Amino acid sequence: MTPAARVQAAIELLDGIISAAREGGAPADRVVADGLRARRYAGSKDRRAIRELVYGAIRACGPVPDTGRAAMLRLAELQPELAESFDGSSYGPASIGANEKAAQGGVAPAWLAERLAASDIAGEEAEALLDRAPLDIRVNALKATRDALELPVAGEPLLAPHGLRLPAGTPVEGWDAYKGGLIEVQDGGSQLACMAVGAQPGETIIDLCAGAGGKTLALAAAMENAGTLVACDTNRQRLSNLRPRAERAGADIVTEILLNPGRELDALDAWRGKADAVLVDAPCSGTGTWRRNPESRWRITPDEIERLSALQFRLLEIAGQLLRPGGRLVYVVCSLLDEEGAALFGRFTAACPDLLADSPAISAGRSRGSGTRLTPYRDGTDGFFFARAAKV
Ligand SMILES: C[S@@+](CC[C@H](N)C(=O)[O-])C[C@H]1O[C@@H](n2cnc3c(N)ncnc32)[C@H](O)[C@@H]1O
Repeated sequence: MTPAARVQAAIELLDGIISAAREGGAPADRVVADGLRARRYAGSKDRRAIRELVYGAIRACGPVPDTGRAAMLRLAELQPELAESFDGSSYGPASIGANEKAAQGGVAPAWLAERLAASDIAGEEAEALLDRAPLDIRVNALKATRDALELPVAGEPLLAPHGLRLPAGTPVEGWDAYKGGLIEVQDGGSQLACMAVGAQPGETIIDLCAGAGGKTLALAAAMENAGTLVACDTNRQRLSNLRPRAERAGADIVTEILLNPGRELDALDAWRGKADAVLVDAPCSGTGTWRRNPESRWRITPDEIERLSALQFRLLEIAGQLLRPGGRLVYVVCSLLDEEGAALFGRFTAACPDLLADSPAISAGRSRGSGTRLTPYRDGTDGFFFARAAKV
């Protein structure tokens, strides 16, 4: 493909991503994967170049652009050599019109950038939300140790004791260590947040929003595969992905429970007042994960944040009911908005006199309210807020 044809292909994919973002359709990575599969003539170098252009353009536009072409013109403002590809050639984009406007830059739609700024995420802190994410793995302590494990590519040790950082795009899924469950892909910040649970062997721990089990597996390793680990979610598909991962990791203590949204406690009655710890890795706006999903900032709405905050609060209330006296509640969100993080947790503990905020002994990140904040800019991790409370 010519450079111009690659740019045109990227513009077409961007059009699909923009419509999907507006209509709540498929995420960008799926639109890109499907779009590239349909372009059989594109070789591996073309695909890489097109992907690079698409994600470069997504990162370059703050608000959702009107068209893929406007998004690409915005990228051309930052990479002027790209303008040469607008040459009107047969497979390339039409020449740039005299008054043609590029899409607007910025970190996010204005309203969202303002809310981040109100949570002290502005300037370089905000820009770093759109950096390219590295690839972090966690060495599964049930099967290996970070010091002794030999991998095809040596990783850089992370602050999290089992974490290693590899260059982005390292094909770990093909490695024997991955297939054998010796390593899992997990952001270093996520690994640190799991440590806040202080999971011990023999305990009863509930992972209330387990998804496909990223944090569940880290908890199983911390528990040395001894005790009871209940992994819950309302999403059947995500939860069903946990079982093969747990088997690969050798985590035998995990029991999955599918929850009914709005009636979560129905399936958890047996655990009321019994848990040593409950992890609430709550659904959130994901403002801390834009490095991986930069187009997700085009999907968030004020209404959605309000809906999520209400759900987060309710999940914390449920967690409080599952804890035994002296048990630990750990709240985690991969958002940097205080309304989902420090402010929400403060509001919750203020409303629940039987839950007292305490600090997990982890020397990472910075205090935010009664919890801890990790950011891409300062910690090189995804953005997280996590906090802990003890049941009296
Ligand atoms: C941040 S994700 C969890 C990620 C997972 N813990 C991990 O480390 O990979 C939040 C999860 O909450 C789930 N969820 C949404 N509503 C829920 C509810 N009412 N009860 C329990 N889980 C819920 C979502 O399906 C999603 O899987």
